[in-house]
Amino acid sequence: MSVLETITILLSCSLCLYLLFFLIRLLHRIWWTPIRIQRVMNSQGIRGPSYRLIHGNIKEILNMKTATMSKPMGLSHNIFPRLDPHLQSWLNIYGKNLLMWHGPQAHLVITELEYVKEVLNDKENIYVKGGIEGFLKKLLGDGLATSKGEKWAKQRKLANHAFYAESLKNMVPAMIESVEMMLERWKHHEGKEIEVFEEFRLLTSEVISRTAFGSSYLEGEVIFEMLIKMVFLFSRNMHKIRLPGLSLFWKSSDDIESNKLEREIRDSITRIIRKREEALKEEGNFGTDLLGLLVEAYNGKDEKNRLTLQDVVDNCKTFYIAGHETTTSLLSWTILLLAIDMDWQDKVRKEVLELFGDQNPNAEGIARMKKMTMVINETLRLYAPATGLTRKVEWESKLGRLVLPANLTLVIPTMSLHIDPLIWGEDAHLFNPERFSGGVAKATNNNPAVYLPFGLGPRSCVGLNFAINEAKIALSMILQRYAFTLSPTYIHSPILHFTLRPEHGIQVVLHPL
Ligand code: HEM
Repeated sequence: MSVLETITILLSCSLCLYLLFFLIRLLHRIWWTPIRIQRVMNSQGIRGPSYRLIHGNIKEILNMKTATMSKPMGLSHNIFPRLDPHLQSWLNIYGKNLLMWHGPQAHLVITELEYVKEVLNDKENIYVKGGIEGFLKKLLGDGLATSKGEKWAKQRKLANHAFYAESLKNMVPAMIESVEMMLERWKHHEGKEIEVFEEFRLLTSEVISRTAFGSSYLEGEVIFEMLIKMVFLFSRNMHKIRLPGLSLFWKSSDDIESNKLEREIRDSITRIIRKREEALKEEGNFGTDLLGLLVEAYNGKDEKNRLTLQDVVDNCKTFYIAGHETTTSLLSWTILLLAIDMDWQDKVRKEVLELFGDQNPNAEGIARMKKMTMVINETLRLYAPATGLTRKVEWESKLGRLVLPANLTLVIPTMSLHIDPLIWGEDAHLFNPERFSGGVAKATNNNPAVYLPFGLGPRSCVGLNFAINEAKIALSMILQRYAFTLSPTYIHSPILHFTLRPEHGIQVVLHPL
């Protein structure tokens, strides 16, 4: 046998061995592990739709969603059965906690309140964020919303500092100016119809640009547009199953586009960071807004608290996205609910006029608003922008009476808890801000696990007060100038597109006061 033949045989054997190893790993992942987890959970009384090879329950989920989403919906606020028909149906069949499959990945859905509380309040890093991949990873990177452990703690400290009470007070003028810019545009729609979702998207982008990044929407426009494209790609691919390792050999057109977008977003944000570094020479500091604090931490001498350039980029992406998607959703649904319920629109307007007259809102008045707070709380209950929360079980652990295997994904369906009649009463699906008249604690019977618009525990929303202030300012300034009614062209079709949004926008008619 020649040397060449020997080498060929050795190479062929290595290739066969490699393929065999790959096949065994694949089978372990898509067949053995799911079957084992299903048995372990079934033996503890947790049931759900059976695992099917490769796709898990994705086909059933998509079929049910397509069926509900393809039918028109009346003006009902009971949107959970339309958005998550599979959860609505399976929670009824299998009980408060159930096992379902996103491809070969096991998802344990929990609505038992003690479990919800334990998972979200976890301080020992058992139920963690992180481990995200694919389009979501390209969208958010490993920033504050997705990182874990020490890296998360370091970033959270910094964000808390950027959004603490005193900083928020200082942001009020920038928020007011941004709303004034929006209302200038609204003058052209007086007595006519206006679509508010797109208006609020521009407003919230302007506000986060000014307050966190010291720039205007126009300066960050390219980044916003690229991030919006990325959100679209993420939503389109959310339910697609990928065989492990496949991406090494084959890329879809969405993969290629998202890789390109990811590179371009990184380059654009890096330019903003470099510009801010230049500011050090001229102004002697990096600035005290979020970008300033991030750039300072990147340039810092303290090894322990230093951020890498990638960390700064990932956090800028996170805040650009988190800072405007969710608040746009909140503002849009509030306008819809007030356009339908003129009584509540009048009540909130009366409060605004009593507090501010025809003057711009101020921090003290914002803190004293009662009716406005009730309306916002009720909107967030019926139309929570983040419709669910997820965590990953880091290692085998005990949750109440359950033993959970490592790597299990936990899903907390916020929307299901928010419209449960056993928690909120028989009128759970109706808009009734009065239920919050005694505050959130009273409405929830002192159980924080039943109302989760901003999450709960250490990973709860760092932008809560920022978002509420922004919403109160924008709504107050609108109510001072206009009454608004729902346009007959409005089509009620809430969809989940990263956050909960109106599929065809929200059209109202503006009546100047
Ligand atoms: C109405 C508006 C908003 C809603 C409903 C909302 C909702 C949420 C929820 C539910 C979480 C927790 C996620 C989890 O536990 O997995 C969260 C986290 C977060 N939110 Fe918000 N959010 C809003 C506005 C904002 C704004 C304006 C910002 C930024 C300025 C922001 C930045 C973040 C960040 C960075 C996190 C991750 C925190 C961490 O993991 O430590 N959010 N938000």
